[in-house]
Amino acid sequence: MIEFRNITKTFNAVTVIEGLNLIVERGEFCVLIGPSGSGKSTILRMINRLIEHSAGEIRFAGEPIRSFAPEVLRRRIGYAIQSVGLFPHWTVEANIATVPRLLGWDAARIEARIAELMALLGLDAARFRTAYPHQLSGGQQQRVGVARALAADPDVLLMDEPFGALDPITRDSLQAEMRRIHAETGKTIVFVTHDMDEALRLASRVVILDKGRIVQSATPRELLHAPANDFVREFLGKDDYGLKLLSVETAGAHMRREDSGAVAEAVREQDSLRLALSHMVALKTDRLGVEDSTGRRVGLLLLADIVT
Ligand SMILES: Nc1ncnc2c1ncn2[C@@H]1O[C@H](COP(=O)(O)OP(=O)(O)OP(=O)(O)O)[C@@H](O)[C@H]1O
Repeated sequence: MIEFRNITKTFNAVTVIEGLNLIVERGEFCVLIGPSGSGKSTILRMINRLIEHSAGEIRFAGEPIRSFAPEVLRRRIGYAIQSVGLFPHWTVEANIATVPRLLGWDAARIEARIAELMALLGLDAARFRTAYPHQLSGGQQQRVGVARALAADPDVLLMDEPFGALDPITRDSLQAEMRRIHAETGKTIVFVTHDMDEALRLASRVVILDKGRIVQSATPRELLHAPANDFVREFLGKDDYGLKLLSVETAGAHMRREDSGAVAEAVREQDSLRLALSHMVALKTDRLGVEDSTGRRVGLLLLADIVT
């Protein structure tokens, strides 16, 4: 879907990206992570030509990105950023409709799309449709920002620390929304973050950057089980490394297919072992039931199965 071939970027003779090769496949949730100044945002912005690369070639949908006019590229590539960038004097619906309007969609199609996206992002249309950005909380604004980025059904969604400024609870719920949206829409997503837990939770692939170079590109599990070097190990953190390992394992994969009817509390199959462990500690129990997405009990999870 997106391919970087030997990409270099220099700003005023200073090289910030050097010899970058990266392929983001269709449907991937690719998370770029690295220290401040490692080049994450620059890489993201080169994809939609907000920043032009200096050497090498970037391809999008099989064509060099320079063969697309920037505005054509930006209609096919949604972009959501931390500061949201909503138009302050436009209502929520007008903000969401920005690109469909530019594309000349008819009013009925735009209406339907606004309703669909507000539902997808968990925004109450009756309450927020005609509200202005300043009347919304940070989390609600961020949801509108994501809805706007998805409005014209782009092939790719670029997200630059979209949840960086949010409180942990709102952040958590938006991460869960992004996982669901990715699963439901199959969009190709390139996402920048500083937060390793966020990366492990969302990514199908994590790309770790340092000083404009890729240090490791791997699935969350590969990364945790085989960090490429000390830099990656350091980045994964020492104190909660075990918890990170649990965060990429699901309750469903570790449960026993046994009747858990006698156990009061349960987690869902897709919940992480980290969450299950947290519940066990809070509830002072060594066992939890496991439910499928319809709430039906499908198994039993024991503390012993988490730590072995
Ligand atoms: N317009 C610019 N002019 C000059 N240098 C720039 C410009 N934009 C970025 N840089 C430099 O390029 C390097 C990479 O910046 P970039 O914003 O891509 O890093 P980042 O990994 O996204 O950082 P952060 O996590 O702090 O947002 C930095 O050293 C930065 O100072």
